[in-house]
Amino acid sequence: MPARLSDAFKSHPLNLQLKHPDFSSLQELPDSYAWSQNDDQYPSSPGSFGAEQESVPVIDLSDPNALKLTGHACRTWGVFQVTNHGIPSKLLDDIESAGRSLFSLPVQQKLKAARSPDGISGYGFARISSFFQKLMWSEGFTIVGSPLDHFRQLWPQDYDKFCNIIEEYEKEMKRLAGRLMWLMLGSLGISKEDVKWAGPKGDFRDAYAALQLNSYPACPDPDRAMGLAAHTDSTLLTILYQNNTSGLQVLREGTGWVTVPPLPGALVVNVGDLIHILSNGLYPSVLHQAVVNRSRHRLSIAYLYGPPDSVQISPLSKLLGPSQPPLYRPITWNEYLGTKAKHFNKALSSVRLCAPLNALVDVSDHNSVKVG
Ligand SMILES: C=C1C[C@]23C[C@@]1(O)CC[C@H]2[C@@]12CCC[C@@](C)(C(=O)O1)[C@H]2[C@@H]3C(=O)O
Ligand SMILES: O=C(O)CCC(=O)C(=O)O
Ligand SMILES: [Fe+2]
Repeated sequence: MPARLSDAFKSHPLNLQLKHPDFSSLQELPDSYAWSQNDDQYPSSPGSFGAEQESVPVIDLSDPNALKLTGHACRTWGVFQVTNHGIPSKLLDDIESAGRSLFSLPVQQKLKAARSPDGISGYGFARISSFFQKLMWSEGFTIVGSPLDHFRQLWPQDYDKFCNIIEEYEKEMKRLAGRLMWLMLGSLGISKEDVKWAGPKGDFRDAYAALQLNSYPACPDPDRAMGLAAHTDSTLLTILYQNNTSGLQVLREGTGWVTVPPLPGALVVNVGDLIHILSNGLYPSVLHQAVVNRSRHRLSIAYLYGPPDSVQISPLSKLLGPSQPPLYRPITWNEYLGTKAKHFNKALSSVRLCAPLNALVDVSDHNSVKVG
């Protein structure tokens, strides 16, 4: 097994055609980008059952009840927004304008920093594109480790400025992610002694992360296009900043797709597959997608947070008992990413140990979601 995150895809090379269009020059949606109902297996439009749509919880991190509210949001939604999170708004503006600057470069320039088939960092289509016949109306840039080499290619004069923004953003996000981890774990009754890999100070010092910049250009035929197809994140948790344009939707059982509205200054937190495993399915990872719109360019920045390379993630022993057997086998982040690269949305069930005795359908298996 590869030891480092940047090597996670060495044994799963991906030959996505790198013929990126200049989206802004397209007046019509090319057939290769036109999705039909059959191109993914999930409901196609936002759910509208019931008069009022429920909304994704918003948690004020300075609220004394934040722990309880986090637990409730993780159990019932797998996603929530946070306010009073301590990330300076100037830094959010800076990362947004760095993303804007990157994606507005000419295609040929961006391709100088293209992600290699077996690599993790660089410019390209989302990795999950290989599972679909149609292309997604988006471009992405993934950063794992130092972006210096790629940024030198993109901005021969200005790379330093952009490297500093990324470094600062990652530092702040790491701190917030550690805090969110303890809200999630604490709400399950887990303490610092139960998670040795959180390090001597319990600050998840050795945690790893990837930063994903996503760009969704305005689209001439948004109802037939797909920005980013439905998936769960292969992370412990993901912290997502979206600009002031909506597009993120989460699948809510019994309701359908629910839009996560951009709230000024708020950040979205997704429960990822590795928290799903750690919590033995108590906190299910959230299935989400990004849709596009006709007139506005949307940007999002995802901080994909995971454990140190060497750590095997498995259901926490405190959550197990005679009637709560471990549902998932131990797995490292690298190995899980490889499993996702092979099985996509069946990755979680592929690491499952046994079917629950009392249920015919496993609600944690996202492939069992019925098409509406
Ligand atoms: C650590 C990672 C998670 C991710 C694959 C990656 O190596 C870096 C990009 C991440 C991302 C972002 C867009 C959606 C997604 C499914 C994809 O194709 O690339 C996720 C991957 C994931 O969470 O599995
Ligand atoms: O753009 C979005 O809102 C979603 C991005 C996302 O899901 C991801 O980067 O994993
Ligand atoms: Fe995601």
